[in-house]
Amino acid sequence: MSFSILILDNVDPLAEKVFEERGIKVTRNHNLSGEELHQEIKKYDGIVVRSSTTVSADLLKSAENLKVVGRAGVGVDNIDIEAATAEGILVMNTPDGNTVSTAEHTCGMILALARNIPQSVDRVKNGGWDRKKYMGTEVHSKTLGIIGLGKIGAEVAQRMREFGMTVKAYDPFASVEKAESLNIELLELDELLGTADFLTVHTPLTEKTKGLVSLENADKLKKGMYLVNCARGGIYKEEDLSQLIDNGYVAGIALDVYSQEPPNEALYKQLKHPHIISTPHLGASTEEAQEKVAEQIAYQMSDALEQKNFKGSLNGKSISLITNKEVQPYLKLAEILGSAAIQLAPENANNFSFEYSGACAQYSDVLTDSILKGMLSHHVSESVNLINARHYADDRGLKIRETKVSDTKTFNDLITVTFGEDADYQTISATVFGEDDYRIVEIDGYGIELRMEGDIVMYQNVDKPGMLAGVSGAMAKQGINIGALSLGRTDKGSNAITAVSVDKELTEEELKPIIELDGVNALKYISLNN
Ligand SMILES: NC(=O)c1ccc[n+]([C@@H]2O[C@H](COP(=O)([O-])OP(=O)(O)OC[C@H]3O[C@@H](n4cnc5c(N)ncnc54)[C@H](O)[C@@H]3O)[C@@H](O)[C@H]2O)c1
Ligand SMILES: O=C(O)[C@H](O)COP(=O)(O)O
Repeated sequence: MSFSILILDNVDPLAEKVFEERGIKVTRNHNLSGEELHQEIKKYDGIVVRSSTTVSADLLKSAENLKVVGRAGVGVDNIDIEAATAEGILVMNTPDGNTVSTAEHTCGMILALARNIPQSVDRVKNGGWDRKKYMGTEVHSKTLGIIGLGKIGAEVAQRMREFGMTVKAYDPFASVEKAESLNIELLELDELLGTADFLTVHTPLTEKTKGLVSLENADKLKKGMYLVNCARGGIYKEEDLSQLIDNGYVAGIALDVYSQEPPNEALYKQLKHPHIISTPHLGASTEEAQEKVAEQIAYQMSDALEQKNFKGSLNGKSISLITNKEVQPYLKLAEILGSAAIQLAPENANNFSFEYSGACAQYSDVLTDSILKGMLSHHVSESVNLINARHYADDRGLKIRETKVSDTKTFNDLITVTFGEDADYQTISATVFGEDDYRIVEIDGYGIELRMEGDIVMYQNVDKPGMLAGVSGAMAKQGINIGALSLGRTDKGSNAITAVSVDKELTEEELKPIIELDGVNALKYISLNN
C-alpha cells in the first residue's frame, strides 16, 4: 500500500528524506488558506505540523483518508485530539526531540532577564551607553522555582544549579524519588511562589495551570522576583503582566510563548514594557532540535502507517500492542467474539462484562478495545478502530465491566462476554487454538465447539429425537449446505443449544422455515464474514 503525506509547517527537510526512503510520497505546502486546506487534506494519509497549523475538529472531519497527524515537537494544544480520536485518527508527537534546546533557551532567558541583556544590547545598537540603568542581579545563591518537573524542567534545574542556584519545584505528579535524584526539594505551590527569586514554568496549559500567577495571587510572590515562561502562553495571566511589574510584585518577566501567536495588539502593548523581554516562540528553534523532531516524526509516522510500531502515539495507547506477535491472535479472537456477542445480544443491550482468563488476561486493555471494535462495527456507520472504539462505546452509553481471572480451567485462554440477564442468550465464551483457529466454546453454560467464521445459525431446542433432522431437512430443501455443527446440552432430554455453520449467507426468507419448526426456539443468525 502506498501512502502520502502533507507537511504543513516549517518542518526540517530531513522529514522528506525519511518519508521518501520509506517509499512514502511527500508534499510540502505552508501557504494553504483555510478553505484550500479543507479540500487538500482529503488526499492524504498523514499530515505533519508544528504549532502554526490548527488541526480542528472541522478540519479532521474533512480529512476522509487521514490516518495520522504528526506533531514535529511536543505541544499538541493546536490539535483537537478528542476529535481525532473520534475519527479514528492517530495523533503522535516527539516528546523529547526539543527538550535540550528549550531548556537552554529557558536558561538563556533567566540570565538575559537577570542582566538586562536584551534591553542593553538594544540601547547600544541605538548609540546609547547607560551602564547604571542596566545594573543587574546575580543568579548565584538565588532560588530557582520550577513549576512542572518534567523533561524540560529537570534539564533547566541541572543547568541552573551549575550557576550556583538552589532549585525547588512544585509538581503534584512528580515522584519524590525523581525530585530526590535531581536533588530538588518539592514544595507546595504557594510555598514555592513565596520562596523563588526566579520562577520558571514547564507544564502544559491546562485548567489548573492557566493564570497560575496573576494580580489575584501576586501577594503570595516573593517581592521583586522574576518570572520566566517558555512553556505555553497564558500560564501567567497575560492581561496582568505589566501591572505585576508596575505594582512592584515582579522585577522582570521573560516570555517565549503567548496565548495567541503572533500576539494581538493588546498583548504587543504589554510586551513593550521595559522590564518584559520576549522571543517569538524560539524554544525549539535550533537546527539540532528541528532535525531531531523532523526525523523522529517521519520515522514514527512511517512505522504507524505500516502498522509496525506506534511509538509517540497520544491517543492510541493500546494500539502500540498491535505489532506484538503474541497479542495478534488474541486481538482477532476478541474482535470476532465482540461481533458474535453483539449479534446474539438483545437489541439495545448496554451492559456488558468481559472476562479474560489465561495468558490473554495481561492484554485485557487492548482486548477490550478489540471486542468493542467487533461489537460496534455492527452499529456505527463511521469506521471503528482500536483508537476510537471506546469513544463510540461511551458515546452510545455502553457500560463495560472488565475482569481478569487467573484460573484458566479447561482452556489456556478464554474470553467471555456477558450481555444481559433476561435475554434468550446471555453469555458467549471463545478461545483460540494455535495462531488462528478461533472457536466458540461455550454459550450460556452449554459446551459448544464451533469455528468462528462465516455464517452461523444458532438456536435453542428441546433435546428430543428428530430435531436436527428437521433443521437439516429444512436447510437441504433450500440448498443450504451445512459445513459443521455443534450441539451442547446439560442433561439428556433437557434443553440444548445448537450452532450450525452454513456455507452461504442466509436471508430472512431462508431462515423462516427453520424458525417455524416445532421445538426450535430463539433462533439467531450470526454472520462472521469479515
Ligand atoms: N517554547 C518552546 O518552544 C517549547 C518547546 C518544547 C516544549 N514546550 C512546552 O513546555 C512544556 C513542558 O514540556 P516537557 O517536554 O517538559 O513536558 P513534560 O510532560 O515532560 O513535563 C510537564 C510536567 O508538568 C507537570 N504538570 C502538569 N500539570 C501540572 C500542574 N498543574 N502543576 C505543576 N506541574 C504540572 C507534569 O507532572 C510534568 O512533570 C509543555 O507545555 C510544552 O508544550 C515549549
Ligand atoms: O511544543 C513544542 O514542541 C514547542 O512549543 C515548539 O513549537 P514549534 O515546533 O512550533 O517551534
